[in-house]
Amino acid sequence: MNIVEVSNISKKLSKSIILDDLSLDIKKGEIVGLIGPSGAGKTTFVKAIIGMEKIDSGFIKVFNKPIPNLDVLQNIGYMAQSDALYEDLSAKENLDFFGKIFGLNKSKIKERIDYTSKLVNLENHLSKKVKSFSGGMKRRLSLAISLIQDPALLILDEPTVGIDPRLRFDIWNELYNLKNEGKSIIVTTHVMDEAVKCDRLALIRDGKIIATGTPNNLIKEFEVNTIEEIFLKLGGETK
Ligand SMILES: Nc1ncnc2c1ncn2[C@@H]1O[C@H](COP(=O)(O)OP(=O)(O)OP(=O)(O)O)[C@@H](O)[C@H]1O
Repeated sequence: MNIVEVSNISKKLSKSIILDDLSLDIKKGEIVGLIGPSGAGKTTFVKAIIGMEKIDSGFIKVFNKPIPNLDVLQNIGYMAQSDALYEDLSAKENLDFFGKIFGLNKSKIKERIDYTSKLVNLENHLSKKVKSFSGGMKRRLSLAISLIQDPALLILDEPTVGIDPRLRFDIWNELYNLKNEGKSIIVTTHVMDEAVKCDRLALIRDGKIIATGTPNNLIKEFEVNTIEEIFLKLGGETK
């Protein structure tokens, strides 16, 4: 079953082509990684999927409904590249605020704050104001917020930037748990050892998907030893 269906989408911004005829399906329980050089169009692509970026042509469906759609948005967890947090509120108040936006009741919010804060290792920092947080702590709080309503689709734009390897490992274990529960996950990354953890990868360059496949199949197809080498072979770098 396709959770996300992207068909031939294109977008221009002041005459330059940002997205060029992209198509991609994401199935239930699948982790799909979007990788590509800086400026390739990954963020624009994920924003289009949630309806935050207007597209010029093509169509996008999420949960079989055309995007943009406010009801669909309720069931998507989105972690943007830059943190959108209320600095003067505590971590708990931030989580509580987003829980309320998604219409969760008090006991559900408490349950989800417990779960998400433990997941990102912030359970002992919940009462601190966000403005006192380090960059990595803010990233972790953003990840917790993206999970607050227990969404069926999770879209994470470079989720582990600024997060240390130990916690990154724990977060990936949790992403697998979510996948095993049937959740679908789209993750953009520059970290190649994260890319190989995805079920499937879409390699994006100059607004185009230049290859898709499992990490192993791509490595075989391009006759290389690592995903990184595919970009080198194609004349692009990964940042
Ligand atoms: N509002 C905008 N106006 C003009 N150009 C834009 C705008 N937003 C993005 N772009 C351009 O679109 C292209 C794709 O940007 P995008 O942020 O989607 O890339 P990316 O692959 O996510 O890059 P990174 O890995 O650095 O985050 C870039 O060339 C960028 O300069």
